[in-house]
Order: sequence, then C-alpha cells, then structure tokens
Amino acid sequence: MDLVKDLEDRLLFAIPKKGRLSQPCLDLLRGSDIKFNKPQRLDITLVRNLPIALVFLPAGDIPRLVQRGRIDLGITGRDQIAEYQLRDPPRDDGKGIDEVLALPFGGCKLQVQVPKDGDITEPKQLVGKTVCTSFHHLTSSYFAKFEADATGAAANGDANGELKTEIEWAGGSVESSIALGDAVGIVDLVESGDTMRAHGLKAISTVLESTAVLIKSKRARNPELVNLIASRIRGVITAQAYVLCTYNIKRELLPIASKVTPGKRAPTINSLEEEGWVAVSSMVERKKIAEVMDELERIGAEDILVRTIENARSS
Ligand SMILES: Nc1ncnc2c1ncn2[C@@H]1O[C@H](COP(=O)(O)OP(=O)(O)OP(=O)(O)O)[C@@H](O)[C@H]1O
Ligand SMILES: O=P(O)(O)OC[C@H]1O[C@H](OP(=O)(O)OP(=O)(O)O)[C@H](O)[C@@H]1O
Repeated sequence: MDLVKDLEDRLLFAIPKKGRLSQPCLDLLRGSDIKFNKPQRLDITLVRNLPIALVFLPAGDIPRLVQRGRIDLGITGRDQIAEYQLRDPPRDDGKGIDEVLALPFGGCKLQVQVPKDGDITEPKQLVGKTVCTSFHHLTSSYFAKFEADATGAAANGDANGELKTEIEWAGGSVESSIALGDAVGIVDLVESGDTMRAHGLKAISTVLESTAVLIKSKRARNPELVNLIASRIRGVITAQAYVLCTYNIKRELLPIASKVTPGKRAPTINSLEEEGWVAVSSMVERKKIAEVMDELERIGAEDILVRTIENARSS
C-alpha cells in the first residue's frame, strides 16, 4: 500500500490505540458499520466501505493533530484536550478543535490525592511541595492560583521561589510516587476510586471532570461525511442507552401510563382487538427500566416486554 497516495481524499479519523478508550471506540465503529481490518503493526487503516482512513494513536496525541488540521476527526478524553490546549492554546488562525459529541464512556475526574491518614486536607497545603502527575499543565495551572493566594503575588509563583509547587511528570503508575517518596501529593484520574484506595490515598479536590468526546478539526474536510459519522455514532449511543418497552393496558389508564413511559417524544399507541385495551410501545432509558416495569405493573399494565434496540436515529 502506498500510504500517502491511499490517504488522498480520505477523511482521517483518529482512534485511541490502547488504554481505557480503545475498546469502547472499536465498539462504536462496529455499531456505526465502519468496516476495516487493522493490519498488525500498522496504525493507519483504510475503511472498506467509506472514504475514511482510521489512524490509531495514543489518546494524548490526538488533540494536537486535530487542532492543527492534520487529522479531521478524533475521539479522545476532554482531559487530554484541556491539557494540550494549555500547552498550545488555540490561536486566531482558523485552526482549532470543535467538540461534536460527548460520548458515554471514559467518564472520570482528575483529582488531587494525598495519603488518607496524613494531615493534608486541602490542595493549598501542597503549595511549595512536590506533586506528581501525567497532566503537567493542568496541574501547574491549578496550583498557580493557590501559589498566588499564598504569596499575594502574581499567579506564576512568588519572587523568591519558596512557594513554587514542584510538578514532577510521570507517564503512568502515578499513584506509586508517594509511596516511593517522590511526591507528597499527586494529581491523577479517578473513576471507581479502586486504584486510589489500593494505594492508601484519598481525593481532596477535583481539577477537572472528563468524558470521552468526538472532536473535529475546524479545518475538517468533507463536512457531509463528518455529519454522517456523527449521526451514526449518535444512533449507536441512543441504541445503547435506551430499550423498547411494550405493554397492554386499559385505555382509561393511558394518561397515567404515558407519564410512566413518556418516550423520547411520545409513546406509540395501537388499538387492540379487545375492546377498551391498547398496546403501548415506548423508548425507556436502559438504566431506569426495572423501576419503570415495577411502576407499569403497579398501575395495571399487562404483557410488559422489553427489547434491546439494534440501532437508532432520533433527534
Ligand atoms: N479509570 C478511568 N476511567 C475512565 N476513563 C479513564 C480512566 N483512566 C483514563 N481514562 C480516560 O482515558 C484516557 C486515556 O487514558 P489511559 O490511561 O487509558 O491511556 P493510555 O493510552 O494507557 O495512556 P498512558 O500511556 O498515558 O497511560 C484518559 O485521558 C481519560 O480520558
Ligand atoms: O479509579 P479507578 O477506576 O481505579 O481508575 C483510575 C486509574 O485508571 C487510570 O489508569 P489506568 O488503569 O488506565 O492505567 P495507567 O496508570 O497505566 O494509565 C488512572 O491513571 C488511574 O490509575
């Protein structure tokens, strides 16, 4: 394959090649009928059924390439975008990143963590000490305001340097740095909190809340194809988040039933052969379905069935 030639006229779509976002992204691509075979050791793959090339990259590299217009479309974490944009703020040059869609995975918080039994309870107590993180710019900027408060001086630290917080960078396993004596506190991602607790740490503040996002370059080529992909991904997300609930109920109970299952717009109502009864079908949030079924049963609904939704397009 002649990569340069093969990429001409193709929309470049960056996907995290490893880590927490990788598998959910592959699931989204499959659900969106984006067909490809990834050759081993090659991080650029041509999509078989659309004029797209997938580029598998570290999540942290994707914001830079999208901001500069080298890649048209990408999926990464909001944390990665915020970190990159502190390093290389968007300029007024027509380049930049637009967020297209928040995605229902990669949810986590970037938190300041310290030993759970220690005497540090507030981030300002870490000013002037060593903090380890993979998010150097977010952490520096977060502590800059405490440094400024502490010195009453400018946000970039005090004049004699005593209160400047030392930010140490680590590429991973940041939680270990306190036990190793390399830092007094850390700033790292927390989702379940299991990793933090396993290291005997507690969170004392949140720097940023993050989720995975679909982003596009302000210079993205082929806006129609970008919209098509966004619309397919939105459909997959809706299908994952909702189930279809159908049931039979006496017509006179419809006003109450419609409150229990209002649907995305409105429930679909069909008459039944049996006088005075109707069949209702309605989309219900997957996470609420057990409570909804309990409530439907309580108000007199019968033959309550729940089906998964294969795919969806809705506003
Ligand atoms: N525990 C988590 N729960 C949910 N999302 C997470 C979690 N950890 C990381 N993320 C999200 O996934 C992104 C990539 O993190 P992850 O640690 O999986 O990447 P990675 O490719 O292994 O990167 P690195 O090599 O820098 O560790 C993060 O920027 C964040 O948006
Ligand atoms: O709150 P939890 O659910 O325990 O998740 C938090 C952990 O997840 C991320 O690391 P990951 O496991 O992706 O590995 P890494 O340290 O190599 O980045 C993050 O850096 C934390 O260590």
